[in-house]
Amino acid sequence: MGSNHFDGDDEEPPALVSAENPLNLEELQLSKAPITIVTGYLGAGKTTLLNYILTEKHSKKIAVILNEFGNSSDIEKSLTVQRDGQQVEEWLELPNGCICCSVKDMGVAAIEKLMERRGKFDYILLETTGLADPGNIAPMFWLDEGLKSTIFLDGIVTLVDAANIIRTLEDREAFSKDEAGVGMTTAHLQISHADVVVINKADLVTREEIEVVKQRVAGMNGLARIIVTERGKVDNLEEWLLDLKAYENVGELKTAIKTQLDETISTVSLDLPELDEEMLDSLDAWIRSLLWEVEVPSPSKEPGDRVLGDSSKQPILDIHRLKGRAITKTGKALLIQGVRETFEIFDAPDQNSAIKAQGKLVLIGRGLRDVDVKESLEWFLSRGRAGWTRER
Ligand SMILES: Nc1nc2c(ncn2[C@@H]2O[C@H](COP(=O)(O)OP(=O)(O)OP(=O)(O)O)[C@@H](O)[C@H]2O)c(=O)[nH]1
Ligand SMILES: [Zn+2]
Repeated sequence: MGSNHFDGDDEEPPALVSAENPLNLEELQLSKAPITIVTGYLGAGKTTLLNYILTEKHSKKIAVILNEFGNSSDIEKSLTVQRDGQQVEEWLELPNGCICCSVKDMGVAAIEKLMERRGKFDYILLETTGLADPGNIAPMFWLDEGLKSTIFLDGIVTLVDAANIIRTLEDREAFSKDEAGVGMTTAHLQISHADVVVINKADLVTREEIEVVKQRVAGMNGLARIIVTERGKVDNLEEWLLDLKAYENVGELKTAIKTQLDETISTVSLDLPELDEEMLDSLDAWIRSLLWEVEVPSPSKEPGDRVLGDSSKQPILDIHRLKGRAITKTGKALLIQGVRETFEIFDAPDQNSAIKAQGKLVLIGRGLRDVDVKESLEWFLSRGRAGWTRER
């Protein structure tokens, strides 16, 4: 196969929306291309999966961005810093209309540049390096959602190597330690942020072993949907890899937790009562307390006290992912989305179906098993606005 080379310079002017002829918001949203971030530990099968997609027959025009030439672990940096047009891009056009690209130091700007050739692409898949922490990458796309951006984050897919993942999760040597000495592996981070987990290399293990891996993954991330593959062969691409809308909707919020097998990462699902204005403010304040101040408010630990300050014994709470749905007493449905410290509460796009569902808040992260978030939230909501009087 031959490859076409383009230099990084503009060959066509960017398709900007002129001020005289603005698109309306809806049109603009429709014209944005969804980007799926594909993560997974070293050698899990990311490239294999993407190659499979590129060569399969399907009617989608997909742009695949591989990192094969990238230095491991520098994608986080390159996504923000390399905006100087210095990137060397390599392209490969495939017979099925897909395009494959491997770029050293690929940045958001470079991906948007790629989208200047849009019309060609229905979807973009981005392979991160095996050591990348998706928690750093996701918010860049998510927050870059402004009018100018031509791409939006559709979801995070994490591949795990069925034969090696348990060992990887238990390799204490590989745990990176924070100040409090609490650690975890990159694999933990990749699983906790996933919207879909692909358990790959099924051919290398027994059915029983796959079950063990499934349980382990579900115990950590109760929201992620799980699929088992060989050589990344995912039959229904749209269901599993494209059109995930993971940051737009919150799904059914059904958590598939049976037992918590992993000590590090776990999922907690909380029911929310119907909320009035005050309670909604309280919910917002409660989430801020957890995400920004790493505090779990309780009657004995007023907001503002360092609840988890005694780091000798206390676990370090670290919420990686948060999803929820809140129903107001006035009959409105709101959705809650969070990645690390970033979160938003917004009107559910589909009010009719959202309004029928139970209000819920699902938290995925570290240290959750050691604190009673349920009690804390119930108490905090019951206090009303008066419960949050301290200066923030
Ligand atoms: N037996 C088996 N081997 C697989 C499967 N999927 C991928 N492999 C092999 O595993 C190795 C690593 O696959 P890659 O697709 O390069 O993995 P990757 O996640 O892109 O690796 P990095 O980019 O280095 O992190 C290759 O030799 C693949 O051929 C599978 O389902 N079964
Ligand atoms: Zn790869």
